[in-house]
Amino acid sequence: MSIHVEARNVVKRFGPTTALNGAEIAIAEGETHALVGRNGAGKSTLVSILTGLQRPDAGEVRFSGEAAPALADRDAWRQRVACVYQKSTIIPALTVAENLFLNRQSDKGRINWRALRARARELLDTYEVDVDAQALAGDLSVEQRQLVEIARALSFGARFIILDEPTARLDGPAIERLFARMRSLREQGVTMMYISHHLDEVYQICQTVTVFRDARHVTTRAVADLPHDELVAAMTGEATAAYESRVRTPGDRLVLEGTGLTLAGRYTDVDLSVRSGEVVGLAGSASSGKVGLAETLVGLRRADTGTVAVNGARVRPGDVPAAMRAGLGFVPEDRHHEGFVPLLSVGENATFPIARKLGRFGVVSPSRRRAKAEEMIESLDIKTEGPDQPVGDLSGGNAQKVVFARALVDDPTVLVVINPTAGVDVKAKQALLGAVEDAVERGAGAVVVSDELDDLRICDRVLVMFHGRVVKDVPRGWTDHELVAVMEGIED
Ligand SMILES: Nc1ncnc2c1ncn2[C@@H]1O[C@H](COP(=O)(O)OP(=O)(O)OP(=O)(O)O)[C@@H](O)[C@H]1O
Repeated sequence: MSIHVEARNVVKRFGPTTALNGAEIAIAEGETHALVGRNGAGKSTLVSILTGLQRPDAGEVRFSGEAAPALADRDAWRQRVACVYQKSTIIPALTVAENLFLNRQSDKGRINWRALRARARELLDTYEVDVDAQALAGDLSVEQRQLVEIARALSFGARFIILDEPTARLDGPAIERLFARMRSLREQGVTMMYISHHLDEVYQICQTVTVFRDARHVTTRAVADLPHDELVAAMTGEATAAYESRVRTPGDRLVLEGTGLTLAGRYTDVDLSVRSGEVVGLAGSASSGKVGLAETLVGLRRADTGTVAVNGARVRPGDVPAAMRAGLGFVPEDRHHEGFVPLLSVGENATFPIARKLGRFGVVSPSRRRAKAEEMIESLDIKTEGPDQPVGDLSGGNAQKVVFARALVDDPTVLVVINPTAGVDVKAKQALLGAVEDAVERGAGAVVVSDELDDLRICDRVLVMFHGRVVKDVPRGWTDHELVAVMEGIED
């Protein structure tokens, strides 16, 4: 089979960090090729080089045996490669049709809106994307947005699509639909590179896998011939046992109570309580209301009715600083919006909640902040040049760990984490779940909201939500099949 996409001997440095150090990949025509590696291994950097967004310091990229176009020739790149990122490249304030066509008006004159809409509808039909061309892109679901991005890529003529952690914000049924579409694209001869920290997905959808470790290529193998533990060992450089959740007995003290909570269109009449030393899970599909409920607990949303109390004291609704003062620590769903400030340093982001405690009269002593930040970097194994590096420069998974550090740094009474391990590698995932269990052992209560069954396994019980209501309180010991059946509303 001929090689469709190739990177040879690629070197890329950012200041003192070498993100790629002679890295290589060769992707055969028509295959779905996984790229895996620990957080900071260099995957996203390779994507930016394969899509022509960054120039390598050394090495080369070839498409179908030919040298890559000049960096400035964006059209030539668009015809060769497209990437569907976790973060959208679609402009929310424009319609779907405008997003599909506005940047490629061939004639410079007036825009013919009717023709533009008709072309958009035709394109969406061709790729079987069931989305209204006139809908505002900002109103689309994550799933619909990805489909529009794939259609846009194909319409430029690209036969190579990179999917960078596409399932990170999709629920189970949406992931199945994405996979069905990827299989059909493959049948049509489209080559794909698939980046994910969910190794089970690699086994489901990919034929070949390349592993990067510490900025280098480690191995490329047929997925069918590579046992799971060998794959993990290639990524981490050592054998890694599966995470074992700890057994504990929750205390009697209620640390968090939500009573009669209703938010129109999201959730209805929810009661929830968490005890000291207890981990309570919230599970359900994308429309279940679980994320909206968790966001209400931490003050990111305000319920229409009902109350939230921490340690028996009511918390002012819809007020994040008040929730933090009351003792809540949280990891939000969207780290890019609510999680961190990219231009501030790792140290500033990680120690933000204790700023008022670190120094007298609200002035933070830099040395104490630094010491605390270094402690968090060490305990969560954050790959960074140090506390002064801006978080915006970290790899995705390492930025998530900084968000986690912020949630933990003030010894919260209640920890609320939403999709806590999104984007983090197998080993880091264990460190983060361990950090939740440590906090709970110290007497905190925790709420874990997740689409990942692995995250929910550390819970003492899981509240399953369906269309805005809690439908079942499932104690520890469930099987995947049982929990998924309740989540999908097939069993009560
Ligand atoms: N613009 C930048 N400035 C400084 N360092 C950077 C920049 N972009 C990436 N890096 C560094 O390069 C290294 C590789 O990062 P990269 O984002 O490619 O990792 P990754 O494999 O995609 O990780 P993840 O799984 O966490 O997404 C990291 O140490 C990161 O901090």
